[in-house]
Amino acid sequence: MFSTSSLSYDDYQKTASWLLSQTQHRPKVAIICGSGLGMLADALKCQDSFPYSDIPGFPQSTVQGHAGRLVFGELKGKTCVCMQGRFHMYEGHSLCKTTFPVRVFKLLGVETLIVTNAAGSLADSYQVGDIMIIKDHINFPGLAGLNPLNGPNDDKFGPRFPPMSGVYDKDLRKIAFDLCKSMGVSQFVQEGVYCMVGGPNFESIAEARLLHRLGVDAVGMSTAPEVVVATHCGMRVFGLSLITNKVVKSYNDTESVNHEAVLEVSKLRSQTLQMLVTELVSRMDINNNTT
Ligand SMILES: O=P(O)(O)O[C@@H]1C[C@H](O)[C@@H](CO)O1
Ligand code: HPA
Repeated sequence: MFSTSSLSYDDYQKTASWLLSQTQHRPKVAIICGSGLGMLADALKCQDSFPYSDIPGFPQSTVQGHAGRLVFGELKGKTCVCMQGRFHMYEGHSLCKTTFPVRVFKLLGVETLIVTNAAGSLADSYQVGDIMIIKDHINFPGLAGLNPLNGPNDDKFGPRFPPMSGVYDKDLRKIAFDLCKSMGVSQFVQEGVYCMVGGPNFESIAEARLLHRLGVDAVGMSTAPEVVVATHCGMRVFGLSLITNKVVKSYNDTESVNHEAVLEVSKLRSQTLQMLVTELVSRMDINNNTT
């Protein structure tokens, strides 16, 4: 079944206008927190926060480890908005609902999107707890026709046929690498290709082997639709995957992954991720207009 957009410009505009009427913050950066990574929002100063259930038109989070709050505030003087909890296709949301916040952010004035996620590694050299700076993605549902941009194109957001080459901003990736060096954590920082699968089940061994052969470094169940929509509407994108498990690729391996283990590993690296995102935002060249 193909996903087509059933939302109009007005739907996004209504939510954006409501948010602008509730907070003085005017963010230029939006951060989407992956599973167990909601603590990134804790670093925001002068917070205004809104449960998703209070925001007109917003979908609801249903996944453990996704609090379901939108938090506005400042990171080292730069105004940001942070999603503590994202929406996944496997929760039953249409892709346009999954990516609804991204277009709302665009209407709030956001120029840069930072996406984070929990992911399993396929690259043999990766270890649990590694942080992967996303260099590119494979959008498996998108390749199969499940794309948030399906349906009539709204030119107010972007073009009918947006390119997807080079969407993970090279300059921000370089800054992040340099920061990791200066923070003394570069030994567990990687750069690689993230692949989105539909979930909610984790991969079979044959699927894991297929992804490995395709050159996938890390696999997860989110991120690509948000990045597609952000790129379509002209945002700059930066992404991080936290490697929470190694994907089982051998029939001799008796280990298996579960969501609780994913959340547990997220806690291990929470401080490093928080510091990295904070420093990255502080070094971003953005015009911070708080009025
Ligand atoms: O929101 P993200 O992509 O971080 O969540 C990952 C993928 C699944 O939703 C879940 C599996 O544990 O974590
Ligand atoms: O191994 C995984 N596969 C898919 N999604 C995931 N999210 C965390 N770990 C994984």
